[in-house]
Amino acid sequence: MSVEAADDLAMRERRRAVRELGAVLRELNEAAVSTEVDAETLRQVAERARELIAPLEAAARTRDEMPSVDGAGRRMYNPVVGTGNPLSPPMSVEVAEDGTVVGTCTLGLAYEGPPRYTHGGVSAMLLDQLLGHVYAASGKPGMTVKLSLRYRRPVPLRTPLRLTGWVDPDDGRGGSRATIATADEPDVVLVEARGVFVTPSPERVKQLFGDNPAFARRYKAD
Ligand SMILES: CCCCCCCCCCCC(=O)SCCNC(=O)CCNC(=O)[C@H](O)C(C)(C)COP(=O)(O)OP(=O)(O)OC[C@H]1O[C@@H](n2cnc3c(N)ncnc32)[C@H](O)[C@@H]1OP(=O)(O)O
Repeated sequence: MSVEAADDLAMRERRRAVRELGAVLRELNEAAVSTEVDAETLRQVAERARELIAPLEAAARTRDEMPSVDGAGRRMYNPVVGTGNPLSPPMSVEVAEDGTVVGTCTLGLAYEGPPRYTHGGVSAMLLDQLLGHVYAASGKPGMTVKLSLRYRRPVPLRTPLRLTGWVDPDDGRGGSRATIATADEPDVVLVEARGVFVTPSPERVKQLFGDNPAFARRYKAD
């Protein structure tokens, strides 16, 4: 096997392990926020969980370093779509040929706001991410400069959701639109959003992200 092929294999293996850890921690997180076991069991689990921290911290990146598993649009630790991040649902995103972006996910009790329903900030986070994909699909990666939301109905937990995002041709200020609905009733809008994204100038990119070429590439408008 060539060195390149061995590297590819090792990276695939590493990404698989990142996904596996993300998935099990997500399950642990959901179990932790929904459990009603006694205090002694909670303490025992906490003690065992604490033992898991040191082996991970043995080789940790700083905020100035990109994860080694990332690259070419892949963000494994993104809090919305990153399969390696236990905070993420994770949401799957598909871009259709006409530029419409569809997100699917199911939110557990870890995302609870009002009883039985999603926290409004979590809905905003999902919509921000989806609108980012809409903007990226138009060819330019960007940062949110404005996000406005209208919460029409609460978003149910433990229910398959469908998010839809698109460029609004009638928005003179370049805004995009996105909605959240359930997969069963995709036409009943629960939350709607308008987002404006801006591709930072090369000077701004340098100021915000320093000289790290991996960061600079992320916001390069080709
Ligand atoms: C496959 C991979 C997928 C990848 C998909 C990835 C999805 C990621 C989704 C997550 C996105 C995020 O969370 S991003 C994180 C949250 N957002 C942020 O932290 C951004 C904070 N804001 C900033 O740092 C700054 O505003 C910058 C760097 C974005 C731009 O700074 P700047 O260069 O000084 O410019 P600034 O004055 O702010 O404005 C720049 C331009 O935007 C316009 N602009 C500014 N505000 C507005 C506004 N409210 N509405 C309309 N337009 C506005 C200005 O008029 C100007 O237009 P003109 O005069 O030039 O025409």
